[in-house]
Amino acid sequence: MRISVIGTGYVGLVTGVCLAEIGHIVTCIDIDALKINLLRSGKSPIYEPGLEELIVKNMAEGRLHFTNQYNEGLIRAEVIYIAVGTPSNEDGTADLSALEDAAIAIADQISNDVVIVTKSTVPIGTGDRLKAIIEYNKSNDSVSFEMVSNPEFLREGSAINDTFYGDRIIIGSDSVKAAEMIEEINKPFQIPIYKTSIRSAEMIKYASNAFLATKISFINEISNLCEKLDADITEVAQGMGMDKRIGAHFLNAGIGYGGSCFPKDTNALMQIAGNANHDFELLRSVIEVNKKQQNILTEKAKRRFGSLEGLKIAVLGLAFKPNTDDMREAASLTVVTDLIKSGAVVSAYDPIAIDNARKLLPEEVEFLSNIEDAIQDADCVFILTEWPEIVNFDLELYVSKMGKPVIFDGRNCLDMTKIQELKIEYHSVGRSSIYLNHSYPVSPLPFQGNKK
Ligand SMILES: NC(=O)c1ccc[n+]([C@@H]2O[C@H](COP(=O)([O-])OP(=O)(O)OC[C@H]3O[C@@H](n4cnc5c(N)ncnc54)[C@H](O)[C@@H]3O)[C@@H](O)[C@H]2O)c1
Ligand SMILES: O=c1ccn([C@@H]2O[C@H](COP(=O)(O)OP(=O)(O)O[C@H]3O[C@H](CO)[C@@H](O)[C@H](O)[C@H]3O)[C@@H](O)[C@H]2O)c(=O)[nH]1
Repeated sequence: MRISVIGTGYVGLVTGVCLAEIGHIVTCIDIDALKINLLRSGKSPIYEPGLEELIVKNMAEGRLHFTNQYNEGLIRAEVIYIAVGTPSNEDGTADLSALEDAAIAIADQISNDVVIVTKSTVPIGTGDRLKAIIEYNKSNDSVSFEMVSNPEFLREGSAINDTFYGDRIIIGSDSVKAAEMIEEINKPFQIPIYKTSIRSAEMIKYASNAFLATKISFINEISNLCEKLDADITEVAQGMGMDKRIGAHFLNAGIGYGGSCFPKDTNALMQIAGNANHDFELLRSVIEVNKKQQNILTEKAKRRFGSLEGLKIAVLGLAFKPNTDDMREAASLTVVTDLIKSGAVVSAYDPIAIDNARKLLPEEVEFLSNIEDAIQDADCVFILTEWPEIVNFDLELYVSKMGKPVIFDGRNCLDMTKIQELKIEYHSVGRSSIYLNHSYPVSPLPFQGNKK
């Protein structure tokens, strides 16, 4: 099948490359000429494991092309995927301007019948809106088109794997023929396909992200309670997750969710609900809990040291999660900015995201190119991203580089037994702190009175 993909960000590029890998002829279009030039030279503009190798391979085999010209990119396309960004407006609603630009460009260029697929995450009803825009602006009256919603569920850092081994593919369309065509395209992935209406497909995407965000905020609240009641969140999450109705995934407590999707999509769904005169109270709490959760490490450090003024703090991990260079809504943006405001002297390290982080973090931050240099003579360490390199870092080096290390682990990713052996002071999330020369703080149970 001849396929065009509009937008070569995380979703568009991965979609285009994977569709080429299963045999389709794909042209990726982006208005960013620099990105297109980079891609034409076989380089990926984003860090995503395995992606660059597949770009090079599929270009060499003649199935993958890149252009910044719509007229060139849409020629003879049988299917057009739209995968441009839908970032947040200031009020939290989704900014659909890139999507509408793409729709107008499609309307201007299509010269044969085509199926138009929305991959971007869009408010419910957007498919209908795009259809009207394209119909109205179509330059060739004899051409007909059908709309499909095919939301994307990949995670950054494992995007290729998720595309090949995802749990489901949602195909929303009011046209049986168009839905069957998209089903046919996706067949080689051998992933269960579920067909719905366009509006249901659009809602499935928001509902899935909101549900996952809810799971994270819920476990984070339980972890805050665990700290007060001397229970261990790792054991609690494990025990909960053994119930198949709950499921073991997305129960990792920490400093909250970040990234380009959960914060943006939960806010957008709040607005979508509001516009439908529905007050989504549960989701509002999920968002609030997440905001509070990003501060817990800094608060712990303030309680521990009294003041952070002049304290040398090494921050390890800046990306919103491991295996990505994406800094969008990363917890590090809040945490590091707060540390600097509180007078701390911050050194920072991330294996991949430093270039992106430098543009977003306060200029006072010193960026180092390895963990050893970042922690040298630091008073304490903040772990914000559980990169394998940070998880597997030799704990004895904290002792030799810092003397009396104090570690605040926002991802519960270090080995507690080894930490205890090395007598490192360690504060994590939802678990008792390990204090050198201190006993564990145990909160007393509230007085129950003389109830029978
Ligand atoms: N990043 C993810 O993990 C992820 C996962 C699932 C769904 N989504 C959704 O997919 C969509 C895309 O997300 P992303 O992270 O890939 O975005 P991104 O910002 O990484 O990439 C968007 C790309 O679109 C290009 N673009 C903008 N306007 C254009 C136009 N008019 N014509 C052609 N190209 C244009 C930009 O130059 C950019 O390269 C969003 O709606 C997002 O919510 C993202
Ligand atoms: O148990 C968990 C799981 C995740 N997170 C955090 O949640 C955020 C998002 O993580 P993840 O979902 O792995 O990454 P994304 O790449 O943002 O992927 C989410 O957002 C995408 C964009 O919509 C969807 O396609 C994916 O299905 C959805 O998982 C990160 O900050 C994680 O640290 C936790 O704190 N605890």
